[in-house]
Amino acid sequence: MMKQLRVEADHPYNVHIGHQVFSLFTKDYHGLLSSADRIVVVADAQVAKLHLEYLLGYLREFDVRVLTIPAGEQAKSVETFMDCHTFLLSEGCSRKSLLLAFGGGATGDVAGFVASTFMRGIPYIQLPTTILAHDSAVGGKTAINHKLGKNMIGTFYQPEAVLYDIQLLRTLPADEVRSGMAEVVKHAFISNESWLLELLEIDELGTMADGEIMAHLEKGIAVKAAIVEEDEFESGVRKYLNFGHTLAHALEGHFGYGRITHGEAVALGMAYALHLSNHARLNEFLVWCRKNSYPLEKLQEVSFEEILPFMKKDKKSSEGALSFVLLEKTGTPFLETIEEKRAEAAYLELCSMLGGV
Ligand SMILES: NC(=O)c1ccc[n+]([C@@H]2O[C@H](COP(=O)([O-])OP(=O)(O)OC[C@H]3O[C@@H](n4cnc5c(N)ncnc54)[C@H](O)[C@@H]3O)[C@@H](O)[C@H]2O)c1
Ligand SMILES: O=C(O)C(=O)C[C@@H](O)[C@H](O)[C@H](O)COP(=O)(O)O
Ligand SMILES: [Zn+2]
Repeated sequence: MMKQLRVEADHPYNVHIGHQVFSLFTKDYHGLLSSADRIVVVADAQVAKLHLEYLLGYLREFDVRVLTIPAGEQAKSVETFMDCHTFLLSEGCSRKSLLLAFGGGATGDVAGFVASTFMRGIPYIQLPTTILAHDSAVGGKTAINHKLGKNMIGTFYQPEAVLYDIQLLRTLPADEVRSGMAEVVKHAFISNESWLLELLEIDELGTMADGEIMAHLEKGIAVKAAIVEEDEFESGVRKYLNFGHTLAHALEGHFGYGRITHGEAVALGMAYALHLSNHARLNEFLVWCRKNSYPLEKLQEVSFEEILPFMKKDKKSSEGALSFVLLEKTGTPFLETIEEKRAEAAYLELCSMLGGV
């Protein structure tokens, strides 16, 4: 089964999700691939080990070059960014070349950034391999990290297409399933209470069947696509996709990129934002996080002073103000600047609340 969703961005494209989506290389995308002078797959090293042969099986007709990059978050570095450019240059790539980003959000973010900057921009296709990447592969945000802040160097650059083969998700370890489902829950919190309640009933994320995962991913992509269509370059409503991220990015910066998964950090960040929002479902959400082994205890390892400098540099804020996406209620997000004293008190309250969950 294969489904198709449309993203009507400035540069519109389709998201194909389901089984055998790579068969579209020789159908819908045959023209794009056959007109490229070079096709380069930028693959996460771990994903390459598990699934590169499978991918290349669908690309037999084409002359494809492969560059493997470090697995996961370590790839979002200046070094990997430069290694990609060096590879493209030494392989004789030009403005007529095509890049395929094969991996999770980290691979998609760095490869997308490379695509947006190589000779000032070449086309690329996202081939996401994680649950989380239902979010990262759609919407055109690309980035690498700076030690002073997450995703601080990047561009908005939409792909030609997203081919999302959900069969590849079967090899995801439990912590990556957990990480990805946090962004699904984020999409529910900012859009739809009944979907949220359905998600909060899942006691063991690891037991979800392919069909169930796919249904949630489709809903998440639809929420994301609608927001991107309205505000591609994040001057307004796109900021709502950052629900939970002011604290999440601070935690990632504090612990070191890759030491806490992005989705786990987002889960903790959503708990904080729910508390700041006085949201009725905070306790329910914390119980769900506990049942599904989100590392809530990590919050107690970090002082407010340690995360404050990162939160002050958040991309939603300026002049060091603390900026959060809060919820009036589920489905009604808004942007709020919170005074430092209130943010600190709420952080301490949340930390002490965690002992009782
Ligand atoms: N651009 C955006 O809009 C956007 C949105 C959300 C998140 N992000 C970014 O995405 C990144 C997180 O992405 P992620 O959660 O996909 O993680 P990831 O890309 O870091 O991958 C996590 C781990 O899973 C492994 N992996 C990937 N696919 C696998 C598979 N099918 N089977 C087994 N192992 C697999 C990788 O090797 C890695 O070790 C963060 O850097 C975050 O900032 C970007
Ligand atoms: O697409 C968006 O916009 C998002 O905010 C999605 C987030 O889940 C994602 O983590 C994104 O990379 C965050 O972007 P940033 O601009 O806050 O770095
Ligand atoms: Zn995110």
